Amino acid sequence: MIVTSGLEKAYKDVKALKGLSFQANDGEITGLLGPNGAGKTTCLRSIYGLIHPDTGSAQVDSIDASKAPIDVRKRIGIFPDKFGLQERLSAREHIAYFAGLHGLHGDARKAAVQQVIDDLDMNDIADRRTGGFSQGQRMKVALGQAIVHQPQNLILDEPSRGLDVMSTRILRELLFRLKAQGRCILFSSHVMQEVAALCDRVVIMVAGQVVAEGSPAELCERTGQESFEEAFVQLIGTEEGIML
Ligand SMILES: Nc1ncnc2c1ncn2[C@@H]1O[C@H](COP(=O)(O)OP(=O)(O)OP(=O)(O)O)[C@@H](O)[C@H]1O
Repeated sequence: MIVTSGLEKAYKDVKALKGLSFQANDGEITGLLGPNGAGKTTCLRSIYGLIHPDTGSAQVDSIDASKAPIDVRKRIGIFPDKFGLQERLSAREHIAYFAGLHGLHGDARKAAVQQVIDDLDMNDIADRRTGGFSQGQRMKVALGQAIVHQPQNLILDEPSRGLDVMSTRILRELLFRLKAQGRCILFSSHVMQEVAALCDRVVIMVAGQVVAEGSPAELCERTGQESFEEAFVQLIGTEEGIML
């Protein structure tokens, strides 16, 4: 579970976060949604302990990300926005490398890697060099690296940016599976369809603050709009920076 309370962060005179408070629950997919510059990336970096907020806190499974970033990182998987793969290494070797970074060695490492390969249905490609992999296959390797330490929480910053339709579908299925395992999934997005299709709860932020939260259906009801896209535009007061 991820909880932010009163997060504030300024970069010189730009106030990126102005008292951001929200919660992402286990067993749910939570979407962090907002126009360009709303502070989504700053928020996700604070949760991962890469940025220290000026005030407030980000807690992951009740551990403060500023005070114990290493403990927090054990409990989080990060899905990268670029899949930088070494084409001479196999998918299994990539995932094993990340398992090693998380302190897994020997038989425990082998077992952890095999578990992820099974979970992501990757046995057919696991021992192939990644050079020449399709985008969907590359994405599975990246996701395998992110979850090999079996984190309770998964963070994705605009996960479908640059993905083709098939890769987006594969990613969506994988996220549903992780959710069914009771994990907490938090992702940021500009893409309305993705959010409406994936999220149990949406946290809408504008200029560093939460302006609305709830399920897509609740937000439609609250604004009297039939489509989530219209509800969102009404809530943030602009269409700027939104992708349909
Ligand atoms: N390292 C930095 N130095 C200075 N200003 C920054 C820095 N990082 C972010 N900002 C500013 O903080 C504000 C929030 O940025 P952030 O990247 O968190 O927003 P975002 O919601 O992720 O935006 P986008 O959707 O456009 O990626 C913006 O005004 C941005 O210009």
